[in-house]
Amino acid sequence: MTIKPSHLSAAAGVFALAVLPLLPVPEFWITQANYIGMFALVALGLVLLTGVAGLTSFGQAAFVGVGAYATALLSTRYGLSPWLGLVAGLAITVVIAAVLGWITLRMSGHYLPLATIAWALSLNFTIANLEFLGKYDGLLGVPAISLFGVSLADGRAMYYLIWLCALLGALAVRNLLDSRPGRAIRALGGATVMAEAMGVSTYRYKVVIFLIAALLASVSGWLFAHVQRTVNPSPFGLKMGIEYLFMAVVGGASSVWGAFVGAGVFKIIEDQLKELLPRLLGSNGNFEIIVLGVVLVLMLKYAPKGLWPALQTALARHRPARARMRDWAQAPALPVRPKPAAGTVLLEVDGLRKQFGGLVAVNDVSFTLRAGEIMGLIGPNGAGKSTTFNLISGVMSASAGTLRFAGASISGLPSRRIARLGLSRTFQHVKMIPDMTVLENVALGGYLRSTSGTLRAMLRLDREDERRLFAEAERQLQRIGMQAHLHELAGNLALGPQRMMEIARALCSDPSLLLLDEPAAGLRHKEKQALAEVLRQLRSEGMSILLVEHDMDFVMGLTDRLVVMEFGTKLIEGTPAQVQASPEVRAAYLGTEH
Ligand SMILES: Nc1ncnc2c1ncn2[C@@H]1O[C@H](COP(=O)(O)OP(=O)(O)OP(=O)(O)O)[C@@H](O)[C@H]1O
Repeated sequence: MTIKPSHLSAAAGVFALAVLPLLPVPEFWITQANYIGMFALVALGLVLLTGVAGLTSFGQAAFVGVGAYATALLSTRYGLSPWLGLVAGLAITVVIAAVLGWITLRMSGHYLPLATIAWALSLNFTIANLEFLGKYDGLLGVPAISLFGVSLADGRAMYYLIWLCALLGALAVRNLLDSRPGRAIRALGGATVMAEAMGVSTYRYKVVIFLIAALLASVSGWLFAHVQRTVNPSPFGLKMGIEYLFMAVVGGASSVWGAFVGAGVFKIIEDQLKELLPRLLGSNGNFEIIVLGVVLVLMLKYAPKGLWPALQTALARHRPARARMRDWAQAPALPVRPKPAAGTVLLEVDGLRKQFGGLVAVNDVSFTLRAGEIMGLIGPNGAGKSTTFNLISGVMSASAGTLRFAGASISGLPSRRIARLGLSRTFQHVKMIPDMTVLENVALGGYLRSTSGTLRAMLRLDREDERRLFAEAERQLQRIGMQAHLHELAGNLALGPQRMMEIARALCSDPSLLLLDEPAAGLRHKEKQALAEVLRQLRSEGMSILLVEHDMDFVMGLTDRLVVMEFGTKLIEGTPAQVQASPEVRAAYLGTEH
């Protein structure tokens, strides 16, 4: 194994953390470090939920409370080991989070944050009113954790346990984000339609990360109960829920280490302000909240991605960007799907209709596509081409009509189910994850060809599967002449290469039918020629292609057959020569009577 600079800096960081309590550091700072570790665990969950997936939760403190109360109750009332308290807390958290997630995660926009506020308040209120949980007084006399007979009553001893949990949590989240499920999770932030079209159940991943975030918070609560040695409802209320979110946002909600920076900055600033402000202002009150609010607003204005990414950008000026280590050269190829024999019917569109209120965007359209052909769908702007694509790929559901693909009915199926059958697509407006590399974006296309799940990814047991996926992604990028861009961030590419990347991503799913929505738009002349060559090559290998395109030279020189649409209806179907000779088509394009 080669030792990378990142390994060295990680080892130095762990060493510094390990020796800190051995130095004559005042107890106060050890306590601070303990709180920072516990807060960071909760903020880590918010990195996944809010930073990466865009799901804002104000309710994480409630899960901290569940973990804390579970262990406090079992250890004080029933004299059980705190370790059993941990297991019980995690189990209860899973149940509560699964129910809450099931109810709230289908909500979108501002409804989700509002729902998290609602359940944060009600969980806290419930805890504060249950007799057996000590109501507002809580539970006193929580014992210390002991490990192999050694009591962790001392703050310095707890320090090690807290930071072990925090670092393991960070490692697991970091591993997860760099994996097959991680790429699906990273799509939740704004590319769900694309991810679903690649076979991902986005709802499932929302539930998964909601559970992970709740479990991290629950572990933090377990530690908290045994550090404080008492629990009461106030540290698990909405105010704390907002503060956890503050930490994640200030630190950098989309980066794992941002959770630590945010927790550290928050704890230190809050403590200093609590002491300083009453002295300056000459009266008591929670003035620090006002300052923290102002800091948050300034951060959102001047460093919206948080402190950690800003720090990284500053550091990046002094060291070259790191590319992923190319360790997949020897990886065995992924299995390929058997392709239908040339000439067999692959796609049957029959009486397809889509109505948006009073507008009929697609009106009784029927056509058949055979394996091994390139078919073009053309027509003036607004003719209904993209809508037809969305209906075929399951991104929208049809108002009427039937769709059959590879011998099976796909009418009414969601796009991820249709993807499973071997249909893959690109989008008129490129859909990608801009802060992932080109290679990673393309690897998302191979989602259905690999099986590594969340747990395997967190434990880093998925490397062989990942190597196979990356080898395939690289092969597809080479196929379309993009090997020079493997490690570039997708968001930094020009429009033309972004479109090519989408094609490579679609190819990475090993489809039998490729749906390309305006693949040549934004490409330069040479790029268009190269694309046409790639598509011809694909056809010669047995691929079937349906494409929407406005560039008539491109379409006429490439396709075997064309369907022309106008005002939602099919005007004519035929070979490029037949279509070019049609007076109706000329009229449709030139806007004259026919
Ligand atoms: N989600 C929607 N809600 C309402 N109307 C829509 C929706 N999507 C498309 N339309 C309308 O349906 C009609 C067909 O649109 P569509 O995008 O399918 O056409 P197109 O042939 O792909 O056009 P272009 O070549 O400009 O992309 C248009 O009038 C459009 O405004």
